[in-house]
Amino acid sequence: MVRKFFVGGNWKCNGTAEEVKKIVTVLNEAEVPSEDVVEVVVSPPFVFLPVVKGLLRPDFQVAAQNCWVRKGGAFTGEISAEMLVNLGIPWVILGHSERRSLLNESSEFVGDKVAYALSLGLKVIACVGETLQQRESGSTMAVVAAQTKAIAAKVSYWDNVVLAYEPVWAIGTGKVATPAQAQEVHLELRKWLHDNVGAEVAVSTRIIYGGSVNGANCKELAGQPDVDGFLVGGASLKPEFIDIIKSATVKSQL
Ligand SMILES: O=C(CO)COP(=O)(O)O
Repeated sequence: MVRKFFVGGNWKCNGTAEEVKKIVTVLNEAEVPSEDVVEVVVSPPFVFLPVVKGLLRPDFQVAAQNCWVRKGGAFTGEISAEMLVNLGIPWVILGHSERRSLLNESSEFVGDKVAYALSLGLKVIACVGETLQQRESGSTMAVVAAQTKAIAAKVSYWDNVVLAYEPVWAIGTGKVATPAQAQEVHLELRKWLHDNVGAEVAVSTRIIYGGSVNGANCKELAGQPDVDGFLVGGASLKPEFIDIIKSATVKSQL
């Protein structure tokens, strides 16, 4: 398999110091497929990054949930990409729909962030996805293509990018995309990459699904040919995250 299965856990703005340690203990004690089969990345809030990185098993990695768009400086409240590099945080999630909608991050701004983070050597989980209204009006593909285009316009090196398709209507709602719905968009995104970036990038870039993934629905989603893993929200705070990591074996058995 050219694309190693990828499971990200986005803890969002959740957790106390005690809870975070408990989650890490559960992860550390879990038996999961080897690093050759699945890449696991957990993303705690900024303030917990050092403690999680320090305690977490070495075969799992950490991601920040955001970073500033350019070099740090007089930007009160922001966290720079340089700081993540300095702390040895390898990954960052950018363009999450909660930031796009609640904090008005435009696709261009997200594209700038992705390019800047990559330029410093960070690996990026770049998120795209349509709202329910956009899906119902038939513009899903136009929306995710435009969001991807804003990233592709500024990025020439895709090895360190994972593309996360997260339909907004499926995030935190319990309304998961059906395997067919996810596969359809992932395939279209891969075609878009093929036509607009290049054949090699299209084949090698992991496109992961996010939106109400849980221990019960992960296997069927993982069985879809263009679903290369997950970005998990709520369930990544619970022991069932282990089951989601284990769904990587569905892929390796195909
Ligand atoms: O936004 C998500 C991951 O980034 C998905 O969240 P849920 O899994 O809670 O729906």
